[in-house]
Amino acid sequence: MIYVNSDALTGYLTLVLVCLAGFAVWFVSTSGTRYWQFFSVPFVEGRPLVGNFLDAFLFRKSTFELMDALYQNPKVVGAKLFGVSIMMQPALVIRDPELVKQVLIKDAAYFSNRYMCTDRLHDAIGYYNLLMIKNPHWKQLRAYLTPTLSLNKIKRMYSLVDQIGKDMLAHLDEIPQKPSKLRETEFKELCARFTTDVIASTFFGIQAKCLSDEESEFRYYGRKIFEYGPKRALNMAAFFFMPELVPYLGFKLFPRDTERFLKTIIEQEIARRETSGENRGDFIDSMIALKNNDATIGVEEKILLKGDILVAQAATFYMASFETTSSVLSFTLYELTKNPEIQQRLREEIRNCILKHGQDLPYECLVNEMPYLGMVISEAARLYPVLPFIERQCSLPAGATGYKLEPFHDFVVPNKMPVLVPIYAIHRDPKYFPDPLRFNPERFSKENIDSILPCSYMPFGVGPRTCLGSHFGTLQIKVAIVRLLSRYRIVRSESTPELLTYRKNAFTLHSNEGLYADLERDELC
Ligand code: HEM
Repeated sequence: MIYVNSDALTGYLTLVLVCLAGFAVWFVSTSGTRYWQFFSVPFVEGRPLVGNFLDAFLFRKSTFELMDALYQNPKVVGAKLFGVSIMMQPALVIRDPELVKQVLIKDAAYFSNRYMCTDRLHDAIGYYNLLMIKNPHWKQLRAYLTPTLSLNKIKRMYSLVDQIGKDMLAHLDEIPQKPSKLRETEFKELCARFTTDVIASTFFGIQAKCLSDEESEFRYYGRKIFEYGPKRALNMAAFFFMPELVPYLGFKLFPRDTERFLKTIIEQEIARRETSGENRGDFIDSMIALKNNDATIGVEEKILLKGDILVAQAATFYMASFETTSSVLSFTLYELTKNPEIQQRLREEIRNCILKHGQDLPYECLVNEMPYLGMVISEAARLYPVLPFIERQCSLPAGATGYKLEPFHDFVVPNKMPVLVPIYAIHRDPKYFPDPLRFNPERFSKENIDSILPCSYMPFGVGPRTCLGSHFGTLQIKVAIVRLLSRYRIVRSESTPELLTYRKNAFTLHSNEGLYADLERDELC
């Protein structure tokens, strides 16, 4: 008979349980990183539990630089696609333009949802909007909202945008001159005030006066959306890094006071127009029409577009428009500061248009008669895309098990897997853009543009879920540059940064440095 001491038995059992628990923790926490070992997809191994993006999640590294480092990792260089993990969730990165075209354009029906997600039940304004919503709602909502930014509507908004361009000049004229007669300005703040005034005026019919009033409410609340203290940073990061937990964490897309502010002004403006009968044919009027026509989204459960859901559309257009547009605009002005010969050529183009049409240029002139202006903006959007990557989630019809990447690869993308397209890294890859860090608008000249591979240039995203405001954003940038350069020459100041570094606690591209320059009055006529 074998006798086993009961203390020893308890000891063994405890040891076995600890080992099992340890194994379970290891097994679960490494699921994202181990996943790729079972496939022939090259991958960059992440850390247990936190995957490849911890430094971005904790704001220790800019997401742009982190994604660029993954893209350039020797294990995946040359591959058409590679595996990473977002925390414990395996994700596929697509880096080959042909493959991007197949997945995000040809088979976009399976990749129309974004992976990031807000809380449907407790954050209606953060959820029921174009940025966040998933199919089938997204497709229906996009169809309702597309006409608000039709080329006809944009053309009608032009005079309002141009008026803000003039307000910007009035603001610059007020800056005290230095003994050298130069006026110093900082482009990031200037451009954010310009684009906020534009969106308030064109979309909401409200004069926000951000250019003339530093304390403007619109600017104050707009800044709050994109300024991340530790709590807000965690809040925003959660939407992408741990979307499943968002409903339990009570996080909202808009800071609560910004949401209150936007809700009040939008509801007030809707009520004012309904009482006065005023119709400006703008975004607010389109929202009123949706409400009055009992427009709905949803298939089985019909959701009426009214109340908070209308506010959500206006709030998201506000969020998606002013920061993105001001980012590209301010980086363009920065590059014009550093490249006086490019600026000179652009001023010549503007001068010729002014000679032909006078100081108040017609809309058609900005759109059709300034090819060099278009080239300069396209190059700035290449070098400084607003997002580090485009992201989607594979969303297959019921019963389908996976999406085949053939003929590119034998990997089958499982339903719900996130797919990332690293636009910042692709835009800076010498394979697609030789001498990529050089600001060279010639890449987009009539002679050269055909050598740019489709889907290697994606500043506004790609496929049917691409940016809805690309034409409107570009028009604003054109107006601001034309107005500014028609009165001022931009020159380097002592504070103009030579090199830029990027903010770690931002999801859009933001330099740590202020984009300072001097303005020298030199009117074009
Ligand atoms: C130069 C300025 C702008 C840039 C660089 C830009 C860039 C982008 C990018 C990269 C996306 C993601 C696209 C994708 O996932 O494929 C996006 C989405 C979006 N943008 Fe823009 N954007 C700009 C201006 C604007 C403006 C002015 C508006 C509105 C007035 C706007 C409204 C939107 C909306 C609503 C979406 C979500 C579209 C959807 O999911 O259906 N954007 N933008």
